[in-house]
Amino acid sequence: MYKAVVLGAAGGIGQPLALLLKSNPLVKELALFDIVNTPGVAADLSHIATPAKVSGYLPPDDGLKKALTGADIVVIPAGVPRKPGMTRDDLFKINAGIVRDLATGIATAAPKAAVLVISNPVNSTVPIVAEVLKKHGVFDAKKCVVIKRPTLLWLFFDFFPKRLFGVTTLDVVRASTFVSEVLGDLSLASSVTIPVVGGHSGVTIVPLFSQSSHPLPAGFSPSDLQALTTRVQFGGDEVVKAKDGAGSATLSMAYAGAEFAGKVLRALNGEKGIISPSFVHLSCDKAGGDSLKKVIGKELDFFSVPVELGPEGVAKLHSLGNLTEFEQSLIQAALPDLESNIEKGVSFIESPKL
Ligand SMILES: NC(=O)c1ccc[n+]([C@@H]2O[C@H](COP(=O)([O-])OP(=O)(O)OC[C@H]3O[C@@H](n4cnc5c(N)ncnc54)[C@H](O)[C@@H]3O)[C@@H](O)[C@H]2O)c1
Ligand SMILES: O=C(O)C[C@H](O)C(=O)O
Repeated sequence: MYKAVVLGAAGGIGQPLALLLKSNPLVKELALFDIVNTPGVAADLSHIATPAKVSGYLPPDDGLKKALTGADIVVIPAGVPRKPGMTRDDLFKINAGIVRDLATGIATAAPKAAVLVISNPVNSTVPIVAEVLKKHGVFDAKKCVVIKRPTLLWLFFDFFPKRLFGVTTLDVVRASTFVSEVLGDLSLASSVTIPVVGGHSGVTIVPLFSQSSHPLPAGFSPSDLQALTTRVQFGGDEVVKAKDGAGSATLSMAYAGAEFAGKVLRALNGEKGIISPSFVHLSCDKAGGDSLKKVIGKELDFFSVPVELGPEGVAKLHSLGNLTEFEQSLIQAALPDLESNIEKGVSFIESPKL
């Protein structure tokens, strides 16, 4: 039984996510932190007849530290959402600083916790958390040695962040739902699985429909495939447009966040064989990161890949499998944005001027 913490718990995602975590039998303690309203949200949830003990914290009196102390898993949906016409990258100006400060709290009060980042832009906020954890010397590190030149022995230390995850589960959930719609049977949605790799914004979202557990119908044309891919890549825009200024996906994100958090908790609890895509650091582990870097053909430090979860967080990075020519072209199209999003997050911590 574990302690779960939600940072940004009074928001559109935070509240339903906290509700779902309160219903998870593996959660024995649920701590809610936000800059507003958490005492009320906690009081409300605390009347639900499930075992988790709920408490709410605000910034005064070391609220962040109190919420985080003893955490096994921390989920971060804090920050501003998009309005129509904005990209996720437009959120960087506000959310980068919020995520940096919360990561600093985690580094000092809960350095062993699994950290699940929902706040956008995920492609940049995850590198921000990694850099903050590194600065505090608590980025779970697995050192490896790479001889870069035969004559000069360069020692290159890489890090293995076993516990840091960018939450891309909403893309996976959308892919499953949209495929079940194409198959004309929504009751299939929860059993359809499709790896979605790359990152979490526009063209960096790469669904691998060729690996769908349920094949697309015969006669599904290349233009149908392009349209389905675009729908997953821009599913977030669909919701932002429909909400018309009132924010972005909250309920589907809470569902997806609780799904992923539930898997991480089950793996922490010893369950084996749980695999889910997530935006993670590619380590220099030969079986994982290095071979992935070869497949994508670029030295990116972060990428969403199918991750096998374990008692320490990331147990193993899985390969992207056999890619079609179309999927390879999608990955190539994702790389420039991914590279600049990652670099933007890293340099925000190296030099925090915008
Ligand atoms: N990863 C994904 O797939 C995904 C999906 C949907 C939304 N998002 C992102 O999640 C974030 C939150 O979205 P939302 O709709 O819940 O927004 P929201 O505005 O409804 O809620 C955000 C909450 O964060 C809180 N907050 C702000 N600064 C904080 C701080 N310093 N510490 C703690 N809490 C703080 C706010 O008070 C608010 O309660 C956005 O950045 C959004 O883009 C990501
Ligand atoms: O689209 C957004 O801004 C929110 C989220 O990233 C989503 O995919 O729904």
